[in-house]
Amino acid sequence: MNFDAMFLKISHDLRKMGDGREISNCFSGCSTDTQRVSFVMGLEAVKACFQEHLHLAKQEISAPCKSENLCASHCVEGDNYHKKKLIRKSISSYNHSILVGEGEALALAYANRSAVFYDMADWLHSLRDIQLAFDHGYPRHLEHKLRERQGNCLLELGYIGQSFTSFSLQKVVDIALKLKQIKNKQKKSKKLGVEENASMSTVKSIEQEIIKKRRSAPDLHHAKNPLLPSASVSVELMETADRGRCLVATEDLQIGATIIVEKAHASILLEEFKESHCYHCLHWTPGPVPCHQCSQVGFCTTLCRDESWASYHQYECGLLDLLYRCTRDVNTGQHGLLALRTILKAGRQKMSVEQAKSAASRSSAGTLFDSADYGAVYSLVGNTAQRSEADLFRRTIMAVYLTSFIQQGEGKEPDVEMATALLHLLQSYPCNAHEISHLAVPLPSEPCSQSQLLQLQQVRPCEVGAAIMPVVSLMNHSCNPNVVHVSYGDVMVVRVIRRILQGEEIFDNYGYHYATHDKRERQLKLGQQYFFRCYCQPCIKDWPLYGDTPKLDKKSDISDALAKDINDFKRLVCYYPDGPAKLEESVRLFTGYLDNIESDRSIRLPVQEFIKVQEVLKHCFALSATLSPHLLV
Ligand SMILES: C[S@@+](CC[C@H](N)C(=O)[O-])C[C@H]1O[C@@H](n2cnc3c(N)ncnc32)[C@H](O)[C@@H]1O
Repeated sequence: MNFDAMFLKISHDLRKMGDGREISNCFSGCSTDTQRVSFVMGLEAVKACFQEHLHLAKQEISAPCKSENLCASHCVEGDNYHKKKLIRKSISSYNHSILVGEGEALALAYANRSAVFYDMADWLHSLRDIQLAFDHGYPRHLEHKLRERQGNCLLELGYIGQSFTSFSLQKVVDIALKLKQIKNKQKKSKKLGVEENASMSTVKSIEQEIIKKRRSAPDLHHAKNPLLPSASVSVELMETADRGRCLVATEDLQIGATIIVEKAHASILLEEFKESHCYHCLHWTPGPVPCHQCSQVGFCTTLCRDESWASYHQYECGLLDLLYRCTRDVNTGQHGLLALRTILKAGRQKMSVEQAKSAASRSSAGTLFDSADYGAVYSLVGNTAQRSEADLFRRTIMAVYLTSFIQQGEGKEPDVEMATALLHLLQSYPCNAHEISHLAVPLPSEPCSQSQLLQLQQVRPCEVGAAIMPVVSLMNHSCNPNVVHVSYGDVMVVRVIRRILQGEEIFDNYGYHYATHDKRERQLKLGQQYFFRCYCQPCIKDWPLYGDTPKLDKKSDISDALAKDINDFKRLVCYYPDGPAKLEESVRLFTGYLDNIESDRSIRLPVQEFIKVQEVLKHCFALSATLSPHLLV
């Protein structure tokens, strides 16, 4: 049963008992979240419904998570696909095998998956899987085959000395005879900057290399703001009378400047990406490693697995399929999971609701506002006063439900404090949480071609998860924003897309842009979800939608050159995987256009060309960020 069905049942039972009106009166008399939670926890209809549901859930949870048999059968499936050279299918079967695997079967599955990565010339993943196979007790009598593959991977990566320790004596002699080949490899190792004395003998050291190869978030364009460590010194936190807190520029900001780089305080991965993306950092991974206990999640590295376990996964391990199932198709579902994740992580900061409240009350201008602090998250607005009683009742039921769910194994009554903290976040997250999207791109062809060309038509944004980034959430909305954000895994980067003068406010866009949504729809949606009326320039001056926006007719020199540059950009977007360098050229080109249009006093905005270039620039930023090579073929 999902949450919606349960909520309907509770409402129905309350009506049947005839005390609906009385309950409604009592609930609306509650003035704090603690009172709301305590009241709902005392309702018999709620207890009965949860008990029935949790009883069923318990039975499912006791089902075994790991299975050597299942692991072996998926592995055979993988072997068959591999023999037929169906690379993606074979990796997918091995991934299934590894997620449910244990014992020797797991070691064999790692070893077999390493062979596919080897064929794909993905030396690092192959090497990591070989090491994991050894660590999980790969049979000694088969070891020589794996050692040879390990040596070849090390050789390919330029670790020549170390590769010798994996080869048999005969193979070393063979290699020594191929001096020419080795010299080439040495040149390659210099080119790659690989230090011959660096060690690649542990899973962790190999994984550090895997992480290094990813696109990493750019640096802030200036030094960090000591009071707002995820933002640069050119940004400060201020209070306004009508819009609450906001971010303001302390100096003129150029288009393209990176002003915020924020690691998620907490994040969740959407269910459909469980097998392709890291459950912890949200990066795509070709070969996930499993949780030690459950078979429900995969991680890009054992580093992410261990961090996740220490931070929150130990509390929800084994419950995840059920949690996903219960919150599926519910509009608060994602926020429910994200709120739960935040609370589980906050448990480590050992912060009570009272302490969080007092930390939150200090999170204003002139004090430290650190993304890693639970107090920063707790301070985000929830618009409680504007919410209807029905809305609050539903969120309270969800908070109590999630608390009961997570505490069910402990045989205790649900904890009021935890449910209260959840209720607080369930109100603030719809106004503050961010979607994490990466551009989905085609998988590299099989085997992987290093210089594959990517065309613009082949990419599209793909929502892989949700996250809470307290500093990014300090930005208010404008229908004509001056920044855009893109994600590097679970790190959000905010870049300027319109010139911002010193003292001006930095405005994000909450999904309703003047060029794509008409004013009536924007105001309606912003009012419903964020509880404010927008008074930005496009709203006050009734700017038209893109199609009705004037063109730069009298400046045909600009518009002709621009049309040509945009066409060229569309044809040749980026090289995979060395796109970012090429993209920087495009960023400079299109930033120049925006600058010219903005500084030309004879041009009155809005004009179509400006909107178009901004879109292309946003695309450049997204293409330089994390890509998810999946889904599209
Ligand atoms: C993501 S938060 C922005 C930061 C918030 N002002 C604060 O004090 O923490 C979103 C909330 O800020 C307020 N807000 C955002 N943009 C606004 C705007 N243009 N005008 C008025 N209020 C706005 C609304 O209350 C909205 O629910």
